[in-house]
Amino acid sequence: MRVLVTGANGQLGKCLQKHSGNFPEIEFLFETSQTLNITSEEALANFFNQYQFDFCVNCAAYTNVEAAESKKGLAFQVNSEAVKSLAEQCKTLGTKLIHISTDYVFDGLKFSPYVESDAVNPINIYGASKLQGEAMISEHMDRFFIFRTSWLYSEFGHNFFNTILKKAEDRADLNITTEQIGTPTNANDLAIFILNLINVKSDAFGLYHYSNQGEASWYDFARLILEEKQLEYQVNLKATFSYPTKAKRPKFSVLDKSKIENTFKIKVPHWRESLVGLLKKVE
Ligand SMILES: NC(=O)C1=CN([C@@H]2O[C@H](COP(=O)(O)OP(=O)(O)OC[C@H]3O[C@@H](n4cnc5c(N)ncnc54)[C@H](OP(=O)(O)O)[C@@H]3O)[C@@H](O)[C@H]2O)C=CC1
Ligand SMILES: Cc1cn([C@H]2C[C@H](O)[C@@H](COP(=O)(O)OP(=O)(O)O[C@H]3O[C@@H](C)C(=O)[C@@H](O)[C@H]3O)O2)c(=O)[nH]c1=O
Repeated sequence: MRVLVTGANGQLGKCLQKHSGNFPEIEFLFETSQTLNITSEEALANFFNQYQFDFCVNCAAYTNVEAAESKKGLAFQVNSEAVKSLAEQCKTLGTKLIHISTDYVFDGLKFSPYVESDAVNPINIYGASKLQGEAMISEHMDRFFIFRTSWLYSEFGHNFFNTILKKAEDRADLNITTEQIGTPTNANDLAIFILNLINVKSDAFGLYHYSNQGEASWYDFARLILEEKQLEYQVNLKATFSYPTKAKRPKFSVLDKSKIENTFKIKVPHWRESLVGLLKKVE
């Protein structure tokens, strides 16, 4: 079985690379923005025609939520138009597409976890571009998986977890918002789930929610990182209701995992357990 991973130098891509060694029978091609720019239709066509992929995992995305507000064209180009080209290539060549979407497709006005059939209504450009990307897939092909996830973090790349650790190392004051409730998700957990799905050649296609279990504010998330690293006394951590940003973010974006747990007979780990596990490993 041959699998293409796009955006392989991002944090999810790196987690897939890290765990792919446990699946020696699968041949992976890990392509970065340098080796396969998904906004180039020509590059995609050449690539897909050269190799016969069973699965394509699209980890390539424009993920800067703040910058997207003033880079709408670029956000839509990568998160929507390029996804359409990818979907077309997958459809033409019989490749199953695994795509990652976000909790930011919701407006956050609900008070209970979002299920897959809930109405979408993004409140920032990034969320709107990702939602359009979902539509580009579901309108153009059938053999796809879309996994909406939230608040991804890992030891790799730019994410809230690494930002907090860096600020703690620099002994910077931390003012962290309590205004948003969601679920931090260890990208390693999502990567392992995706690899297992590929390994069993699943064809339970569709849209699913995958984030870790439980709920937290960004403040709760930062606090547990500092407590576990025993840094809470050397850093001045303050809860702040509102933290000024350019982009609006949903106030509530916890995802309901019943569909994915029931379909794939898995138990999704709780965010606290997963965070503590990662902090132990990266010590
Ligand atoms: N991070 C999060 O909190 C969440 C992420 N998601 C989704 O999960 C997926 C993975 O996210 P994550 O790993 O965190 O994101 P990252 O920003 O860490 O990685 C994205 C990768 O995409 C690459 N990329 C950007 N543009 C292109 C392009 N035109 N062609 C090829 N590659 C490109 C980037 O390369 P380069 O750096 O060179 O530009 C980068 O390596 C994305 O779809 C994202 O929307 C969903 C919910 C939460
Ligand atoms: C750095 C920092 C952020 N914040 C706030 C700003 C914001 O409201 C919230 C999260 O900040 P960030 O900018 O790190 O996270 P953000 O870019 O909003 O993260 C999102 O990324 C995209 C890709 C997704 O798909 C989402 O699921 C989500 O993970 O925390 C503070 O309150 N204090 C701080 O020191």
